[in-house]
Parts: sequence; C-alpha cells; structure tokens
Amino acid sequence: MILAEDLTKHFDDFVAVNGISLDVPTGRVMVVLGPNGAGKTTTVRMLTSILTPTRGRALVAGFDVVRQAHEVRRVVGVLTEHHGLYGRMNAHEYLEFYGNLYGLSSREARRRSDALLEQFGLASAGKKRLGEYSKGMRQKLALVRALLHEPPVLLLDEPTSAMDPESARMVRDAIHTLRSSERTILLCTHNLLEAEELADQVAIIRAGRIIRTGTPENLKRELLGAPEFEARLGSSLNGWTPDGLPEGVHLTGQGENWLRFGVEAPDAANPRLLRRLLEERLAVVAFSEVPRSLEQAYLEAVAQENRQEAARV
Ligand SMILES: Nc1ncnc2c1ncn2[C@@H]1O[C@H](COP(=O)(O)OP(=O)(O)OP(=O)(O)O)[C@@H](O)[C@H]1O
Repeated sequence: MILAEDLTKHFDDFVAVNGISLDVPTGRVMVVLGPNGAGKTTTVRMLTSILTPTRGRALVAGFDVVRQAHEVRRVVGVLTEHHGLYGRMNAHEYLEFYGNLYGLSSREARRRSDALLEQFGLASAGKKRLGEYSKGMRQKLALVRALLHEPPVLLLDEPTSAMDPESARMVRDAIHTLRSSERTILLCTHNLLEAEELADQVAIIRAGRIIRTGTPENLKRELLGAPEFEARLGSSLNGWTPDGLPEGVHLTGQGENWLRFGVEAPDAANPRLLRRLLEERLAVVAFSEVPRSLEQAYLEAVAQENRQEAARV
C-alpha cells in the first residue's frame, strides 16, 4: 500500500534522505524512528507529494507520488508538524472547508466532523476560534482533519507529541481501530512506548538512511542478543550453582532465590531447562521472560552506527 524505492531528497548539496526503500502492506503500521534531523518528516513529505524526490520513486495506494500527486492527496490523511490551521475559523468552519476540498458535501462533512470531534474530546470546542486552541487541541484537530475523508492510508508525523496522556491514549486507541479496519499507517514518533505498542514493523532512520528494519521482536533479538529468562524459587538456593545446563543455555545471573539464563532457542531449550531445574528439586514458583524494550534496541542501533561512523573518521 505504501511502497518506496531508493527515495532520496537533496536540499542543494545537503542529502536529507538517502535511498530509502519501504514496503508497508495494507492494514499494517510502520513506525519510523530516528534522531532529530534524520529525515523522517522529509520522507513523509515526499510520500504525500508535498516535496518532489530528487531520486527514486514511491507509490501510495498504487499512485505515483510525482506523476499522480492529485490522486495521492485524495487517498492519504496527513498529520504533519506544521498543521496550517486558520486562526480565525472555528473547528466546524475549518472542517467543512477541508471536507469540501475532499469532495464531501457540507452535510456529510458536518456529520463526520461531529463524530470525530466527539471521539477526540473536542466537541465542546467546536465553536472556538482555532487561534485560541492549545497546542494539544491543535494537534487533535489536525488529526480529525486527516481522518475526515476516511482515507485508506495515514501518514502521521509525531501525532501525540503535544498531547496530554489521556488524549494520547485516545489517539493510540484510534490507531488500533484504524489498523483493524485495514488502514495502512506510517507513523513517525520519538515515543518508544508508543512505537512498541503500535508497530507491526519498525524502520530506524539515521542521517537519511534506514539503518535497521524489522518487527520490534526481531530488532530486540538482533540488537540485544538472546532473550533472558528468570526462574523464581520458593526457597533458597543454598549455594547450589547450575551445571549441566542444556545446549544453548547459559547462566547470566543469580541471587538467593532466583536464577537468570540466556536462552538461544527458547522453544527447544526451555522445556529441557525446566526439567533440569526440577531434577535438582528446586521449587520453581515462576518462570518468565525478562522484559526488554524497543527503547533499548533503538538506542543500541543508533549507538552502533555512531561507533562505526567514529571508526571511519
Ligand atoms: N526545506 C529544507 N531546506 C533545507 N534543509 C532541510 C529542509 N527541510 C529539511 N531539511 C533538513 O533535512 C534534514 C532532515 O530533516 P527532517 O525534518 O526530515 O528530520 P526529522 O527526522 O523529521 O527530524 P525531527 O525528529 O527533529 O522532526 C535536517 O537536517 C533538516 O535541517
């Protein structure tokens, strides 16, 4: 549904985006992560036909972002950092104006905007001038605008950055619902918990290039190594140290009543590991994976790149 090949953007001599390729199938959420200035917004702008790529091509819902810019604008809902709201209008007027631009009748625009304003807690602010909106309210209204024409593709650049926790929750819930109704979503965020919750796929961009891509689980595995499992015991270990552990399992830590293991292939090794612990008559009261975050994996990916770059100069 979103397909980019070798997408590149130069601003004079500066290369902001350098050969990005992406493939986001229908009904999936691709989260784009990256440091400030990495090229995320520039990528979104090319995918929405706002900027013309210097090289490469992109198709959104089958439409070419350069040759079919008009069609692309019709099938995408965009939320960018600069919302371009008209300060003198109120929300109803603004959404009717945009609804008409998208080809909706005023009545239909009003019906949809009332439902969306209600959904995002803006119903009581419908008559307030947009110049008087707070930052978070502006961001919510920009999202309402992006959803107004029920587009199959959504490109959301930091959609919750200015929102209070309750509003951000509403937006994440809305993204879950949109995903399950087969919308295709590309989301840029610096909020790694948000990314972890929503992403089917993650692309990490640094200095205009994709440095890693994969599911959150695969990225954790690739960047942080084998998962760890912890066995909690109902009694003290009394100085016992594990030996004869199954292949692919190694001890990574231990305390008075707990043991931690790195496990290369959990499906095969964990049953054997548990049998081994029971053979020793250890009272295992809980056995669980030690949680690892996408944040850890992201920081590791960027740190690895920074080290490689430092080694090159
Ligand atoms: N119109 C422009 N002219 C010149 N340089 C630009 C222009 N737009 C963006 N850039 C540069 O391109 C690079 C990428 O910017 P971009 O806004 O895409 O980054 P980003 O990943 O979205 O960053 P952030 O996380 O801070 O929002 C930056 O170095 C920026 O200064």
